[in-house]
Amino acid sequence: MDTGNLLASAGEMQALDRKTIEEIGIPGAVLMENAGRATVAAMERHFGPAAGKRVIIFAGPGNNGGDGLVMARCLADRGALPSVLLVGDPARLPPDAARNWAILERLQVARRVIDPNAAWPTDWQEASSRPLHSVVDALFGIGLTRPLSGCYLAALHAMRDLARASACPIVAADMPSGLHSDTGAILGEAVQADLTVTYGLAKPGHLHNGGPRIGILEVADIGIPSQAAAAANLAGRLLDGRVLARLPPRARTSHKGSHGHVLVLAGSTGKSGAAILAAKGALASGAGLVSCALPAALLPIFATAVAEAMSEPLAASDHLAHADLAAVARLCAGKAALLIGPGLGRHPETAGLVTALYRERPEPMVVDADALNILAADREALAAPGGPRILCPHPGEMARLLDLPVPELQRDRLASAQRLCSLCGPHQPIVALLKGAGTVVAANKAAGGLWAVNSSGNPGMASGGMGDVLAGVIAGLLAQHHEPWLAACAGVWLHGAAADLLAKERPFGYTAGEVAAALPRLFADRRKKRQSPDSGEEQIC
Ligand SMILES: NC(=O)C1=CN([C@@H]2O[C@H](COP(=O)(O)OP(=O)(O)OC[C@H]3O[C@@H](n4cnc5c(N)ncnc54)[C@H](O)[C@@H]3O)[C@@H](O)[C@H]2O)[C@H](O)CC1
Ligand SMILES: [K+]
Repeated sequence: MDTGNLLASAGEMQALDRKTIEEIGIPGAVLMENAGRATVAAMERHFGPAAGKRVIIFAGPGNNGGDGLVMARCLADRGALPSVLLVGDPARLPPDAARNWAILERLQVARRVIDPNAAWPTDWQEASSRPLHSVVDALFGIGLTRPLSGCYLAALHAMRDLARASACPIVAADMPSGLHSDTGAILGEAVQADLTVTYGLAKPGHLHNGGPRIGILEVADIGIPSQAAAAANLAGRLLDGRVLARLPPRARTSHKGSHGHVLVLAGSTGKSGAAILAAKGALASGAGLVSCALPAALLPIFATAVAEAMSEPLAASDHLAHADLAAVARLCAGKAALLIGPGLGRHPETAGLVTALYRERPEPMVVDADALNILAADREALAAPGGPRILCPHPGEMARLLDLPVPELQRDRLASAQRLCSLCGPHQPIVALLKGAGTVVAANKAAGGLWAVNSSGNPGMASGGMGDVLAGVIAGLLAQHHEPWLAACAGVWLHGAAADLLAKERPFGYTAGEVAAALPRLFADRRKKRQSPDSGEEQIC
């Protein structure tokens, strides 16, 4: 199955399994066989041949355990020395797993049953002089419903201690046990995997909160037909480099007027940097023109810092105010996208301008930072957008918008982003981000109804100004007439991927301005001279 970049929740995956097995007729045993074999192949690809080496497989009571049993057989067949610890009752295994247990018995593959209701055995480890290749976590997959406890928790600790003592990798089948496949929440404790091989489709839990504990993620095709996945109308997307292909190439004859004009409404005393970084982000993502409307006092600083952008002075000297509304309305003429919020500050006069523009302007608009805080205090305005809106809160801003504590909204980041979309009403296309490790993007029905989790980015991004650049990048893509959904998804991935380029040299300490400067490099490897099918013009990226 070519899953593209689809994401599936546990429920969607289980429905897909059922459809494949019960309607299409591909036996579950075939899927399990493919899952086990694909995992063994990935293990050897990453950690070298297993022949002559031990592999300890911790198998659980369900089909995830079944995957581990298939792996044991495959490993034995390849000259490795597998040993299975089944934490569960063989007599209560589901049919496909039970069949593989019986096969291991017939083949006399080393195995041991551990009663999950008893204490973890002290003699669980066999003495051996043979090197250990890896440890396999096949305890639980998408069927995990509660924190590990008792023997299962002891198995997790045994796995961890064994891998640590032998300096060998842990390979997780489908999900690291203890990680919730939908929310990415760690239920009590979770396995720290070095490689996770997931089956059919990636799950949101692999990516939320930066995908804790998954190590390298590989999505294995186990034979679920592509048309079954397509027919499932899955709404989840994994954001990776494939999103670049969705940004159409530029014609050689294009000019600055071809790529849209962004109006940035930003800045206040002491916060000129936010306006500068937002403008740089918009330019970096390819906007043809960028203008920034900001308090008159900030003009000289801004104009010096961003020579490529035009700056429009507004009346008040140190903050934007409702009195600027008519001037801003005039500036909106001819703009393809607006960005409001970076560094605006919380002056009471600014709120009137923000809510008026949010409610009245028909242009696509990115709403960020202080503009979000202002709208959080005016629910009526929030529910009445005048045009397509992309809201970019971090967890603190989301807490104010949803009126929820941060830990609570973080528990299910996707649900939080979808909730914010619903607060903006159904009439306009709305896309809501929830920034952070594994930024979530959710769209309401008018914007396509999909959701996505980002796979790019790194902890070095935890520094000032990154959000200002991201808002500018998204506004720059909006100005190039991309739909809000694509502008948000591409902007989020590009922003994180640009930071990943910098993190290769410096894991942290790089600046938001450097991220903006690095971002265009991501388009470089796309620079292919090719004839456009119609006009004969050469397209260059
Ligand atoms: N994606 C596919 O097409 C295929 C996936 N496969 C593998 O099957 C598992 C899902 O199997 P399932 O039996 O539904 O669940 P698990 O094996 O993850 O869990 C077993 C069982 O355990 C119970 N349980 C849940 N949480 C706990 C807990 N904390 N303590 C004790 N017991 C718990 C619950 O009843 C679960 O049902 C999937 O991840 C893949 O690895 C198939 O191999 C092939 C097709
Ligand atoms: K697992």
